[in-house]
Order: sequence, then structure tokens, then C-alpha cells
Amino acid sequence: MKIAVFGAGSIGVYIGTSLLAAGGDVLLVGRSRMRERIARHDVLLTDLQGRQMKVHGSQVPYEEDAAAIATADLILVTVKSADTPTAANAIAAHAKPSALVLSLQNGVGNVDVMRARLSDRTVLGGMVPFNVVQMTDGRLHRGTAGELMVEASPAIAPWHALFRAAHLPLMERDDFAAVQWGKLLLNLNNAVNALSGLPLKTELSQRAYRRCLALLIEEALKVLRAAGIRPAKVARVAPHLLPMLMRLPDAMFTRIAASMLRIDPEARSSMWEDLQAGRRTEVNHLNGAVVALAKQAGMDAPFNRRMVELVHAVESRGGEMQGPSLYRALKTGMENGGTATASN
Ligand SMILES: NC(=O)C1=CN([C@@H]2O[C@H](COP(=O)(O)OP(=O)(O)OC[C@H]3O[C@@H](n4cnc5c(N)ncnc54)[C@H](OP(=O)(O)O)[C@@H]3O)[C@@H](O)[C@H]2O)C=CC1
Ligand SMILES: CC(C)(CO)C(=O)C(=O)O
Repeated sequence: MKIAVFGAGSIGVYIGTSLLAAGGDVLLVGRSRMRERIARHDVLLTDLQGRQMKVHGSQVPYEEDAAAIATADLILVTVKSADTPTAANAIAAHAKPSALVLSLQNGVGNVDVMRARLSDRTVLGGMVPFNVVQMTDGRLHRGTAGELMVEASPAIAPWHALFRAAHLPLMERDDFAAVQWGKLLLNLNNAVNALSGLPLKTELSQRAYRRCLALLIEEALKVLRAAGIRPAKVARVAPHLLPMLMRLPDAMFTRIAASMLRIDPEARSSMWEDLQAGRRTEVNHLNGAVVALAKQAGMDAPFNRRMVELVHAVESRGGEMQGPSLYRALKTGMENGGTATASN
């Protein structure tokens, strides 16, 4: 049974190569940059537990033509959210009708986007709790822990053994919308992290950045409550405790929330990687999803709205923001509703 990874970047190559090394028949579909990188460096996967795995580049099937997914029985979609419509169109054009499509993306809207375009196929949601960064030395480094979650379905049954063999067990969840919102609350840190320019651990160790995150999560929790959505606990801390924990002084946070800082010092958010690569970010699909849900519920979400503006300003002009400036900029948005500018 064949697996195609559609959008082989950080997550796609990490998961695809892990499945390949575990004996899976895997094909990666992506861009020339990654194909060349794999040919040059092989694929070296490392993680925070010190595990290392090297797969020779010549053993990693990598195609740039989407038509290569034609023989796949499982298609893992690992493009960024803005590319989901293109991925769905390619699947509609080339994949077997029986192929199972599994989105391993952040955000709450990708599965619906694909289902709308692939109404005759099975499309499931998946959630990747851990972080993978492309290091300058060619490694793909997993910097946090956690198990993959997937929407419960009989269609996933044939794939459990392979994922388990690849040290990527799949946890089936009946409450998948809640899982996605639970993950999205954590992803509100992606923008804070990207604007900080710092590794996740350094950023989260600074109260000024955590206070920004507390504003964003607290607002999102209010919006979710108004919309009747209960986010699931997808990490060690329950969602409603996050704002209080984030606001603790550094010494207390380090002690009480030690598990949240169990992050490799090199780990960064995927949005930081986008800014570094000069790509558009997923901010519209993360903080923007809170703003959109607020609108549906007849509310406003000014902190998340402001965050979307700040990230767009940095996407076009570059720059980083220190914690206190970012906090002031979020609060300014609340008070004035003005247009964001990136500053220090
Ligand atoms: N990185 C992480 O640690 C985590 C990421 N996620 C989520 O996983 C998803 C993937 O993230 P990540 O792996 O970081 O993203 P990447 O940008 O590293 O990988 C996506 C890849 O897909 C390529 N791509 C886009 N469109 C196409 C297409 N039509 N055909 C072929 N290739 C295409 C992109 O190329 P190009 O950019 O050149 O278009 C890019 O190389 C996102 O939703 C992210 O939020 C979830 C948890 C952790
Ligand atoms: C794992 C996590 C939460 C790390 O920030 C992530 O989802 C991302 O980088 O997109």
C-alpha cells in the first residue's frame, strides 16, 4: 500500500521519511529546493531525545509532478494552509478515488476546504503536536514531544501498524474539531514566536512574550465560549489555565510550568520558518480564524486582529519585535484600532 506526502517540507519530509525507514512504500511530492537538498545532504532526522536516523538521498523517492500521487492509497497533505486548495485540486485530478486523504496541517479550515473539492473521497483531519525545523546543516530536527492525533474513522485502521513502527503512533479522536481548536490555541504562539525572532524556549522563557500570548489565548477562549466550542486539551496543560500560567513571573513559570519549557533550545515555530524564507505565513488561518469565529458570533477579537496586521507588516518589511514593544502594539490595537507597523 502506497503513501504519498503532498507538500514535502519540514513536516512532510520528517513524517514521510520516518514511514519510509519503517518499511513503508512512500513517495514525497514537493518542490525542487527540497529535492536538491535531499540529494545533497541525504535525509538526517534528529529529535530531542537524541534519536538520529539517516536515509540516503537516493533511497527517498521525490517527485515534483503532482501526477505522481496517482498510485497512492494514502495521501498525507502537508502543505501550508494557503496551498490547500491547490493540493485538493491536484488530488481531484490525479489520485485514485479510493485514496484516503489525511490533512496533517495546523488550522481549523483545511479539512473543509478539501472536502468541498473532494466530495466523493474520504478526507480526515490529523494533528501534529510536535515541532520540526529545517536546520542549516541539513538536519530535520524534531524539537518537541507528542503523539499524532487523527479523526476517528475505520479508514485509518490499515495504517496504524506502520505509523507505530515509525515511532509515530496515531491516536484516534472522536472530538476532532475540539482537538483542532485546542491545537490552534497553542498555535497562537506561532505569531509571537515569529515576531520575536527567538527559539521557542527562549521566547517562552520571557514573561513579556508570554503576556502577549496570554492576551491572544484569553481572547480566543472567550470567542470559543460564545461560539459554543470547547477546545480539547492537546498538551499537558488544560486550555483554560494557559492565560494564568503565561502571566506568571519568570521564576514561577519556570517552576510551575516546567513541562511547557521541555523544548529543544533549537526549536522554532513553523511561522518563524516562513518569515525567514520570505514566504507568506499562516497567520490568517490561525489568529485570523479566531477573528473570523468572533465575527460569526457577533463579537470582535481585537488582539488577534492586531496580531494578524503585525505579522503582515513584518511579512512585507521584515523586522523583529521585543516582548514589551509587542505587548504595547497589541494593546494599542485594542485602544485605537489603528494600522500596525513593525518596530522594536
Ligand atoms: N513545522 C512544524 O513544526 C509544524 C507544522 N505544522 C503544520 O504542518 C503544515 C506543514 O508545515 P511545514 O511542514 O512546516 O511547511 P513547509 O512550508 O516546510 O512545507 C510545505 C511544503 O509544501 C510545498 N508545496 C506547497 N504547495 C505545493 C504544491 N502544490 N505541490 C508541491 N509542493 C507544494 C512547499 O513549497 P513552497 O514553500 O516552495 O511553495 C513546502 O516546501 C502546516 O499547516 C503547519 O502549520 C504542524 C505542526 C508543526
Ligand atoms: C508544534 C508547534 C506548536 C510549534 O510551534 C507548531 O505547530 C508549529 O510550529 O506550527
